[in-house]
Amino acid sequence: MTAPLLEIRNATVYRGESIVFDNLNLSIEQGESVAILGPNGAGKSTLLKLLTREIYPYEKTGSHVKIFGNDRVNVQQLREKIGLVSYDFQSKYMPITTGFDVVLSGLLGTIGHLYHHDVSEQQRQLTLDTLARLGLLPLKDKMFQHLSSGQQRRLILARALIHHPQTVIFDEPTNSLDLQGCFQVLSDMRQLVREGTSVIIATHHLHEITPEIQRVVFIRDGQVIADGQKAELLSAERISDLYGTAVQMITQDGYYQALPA
Ligand SMILES: Nc1ncnc2c1ncn2[C@@H]1O[C@H](COP(=O)(O)OP(=O)(O)OP(=O)(O)O)[C@@H](O)[C@H]1O
Repeated sequence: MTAPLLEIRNATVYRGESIVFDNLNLSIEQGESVAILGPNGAGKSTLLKLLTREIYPYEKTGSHVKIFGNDRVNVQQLREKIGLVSYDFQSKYMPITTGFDVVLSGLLGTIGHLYHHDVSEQQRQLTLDTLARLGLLPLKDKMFQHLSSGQQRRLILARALIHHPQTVIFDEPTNSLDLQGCFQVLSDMRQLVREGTSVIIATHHLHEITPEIQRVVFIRDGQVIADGQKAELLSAERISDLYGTAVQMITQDGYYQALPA
């Protein structure tokens, strides 16, 4: 039997002095695409950071966070299996980094400046191939600061894809993007799932839950409060309850949108 991508049992997780999760339980199978929803501060990013091993749970008996069935994982190998796309990550790049170096940095496990690294011909070619895969070759010599936020986001996606990961994590994937950038990233996400890569997204924006994503998890007050199929959970009643404000729902072509009720 294949081990789950993520198995969290009775985990307690602190950020600074405060508890974000207490006795958190959640499993995500390999190949499964999931959307994590919850109000500001609910712990969506913290949950993703448990999966990327940027945050560890408090150690206690009867509790674990296993990734691919293991308590302990080699973080470099993990980065090759799980890609990450987020505004936070994007904002760490220096303005003068070129598009090529952004994507190459995924291969080297670095952020930005690469002049002290020897880069092999094979690494260069892989970087070019990955840029080409997303139609980003025209950006290879452009500095990050001269690109739109949407172009930057797609370079971060290309960086994530350079290892052909089996899962890509998107933390608020279209945050700060205009409509064109937003739709392009949504299209990229759909394409990934169609090609067999699973996506895990954390969001407030229901339109980011692309039609291919069927499972939705609600988190609030340090717990998973609902976990199930999108058609069941994305109702006006349940979204109103999750966010504590009255909404009405619109659905079209497999997309959902919340409006004030
Ligand atoms: N570096 C940090 N140090 C201390 N507390 C933190 C840190 N980062 C986040 N927190 C706290 O942890 C809790 C969960 O934050 P997290 O960013 O995971 O929530 P979120 O659901 O992703 O929120 P948002 O929707 O606002 O992005 C919040 O109370 C937040 O204030």
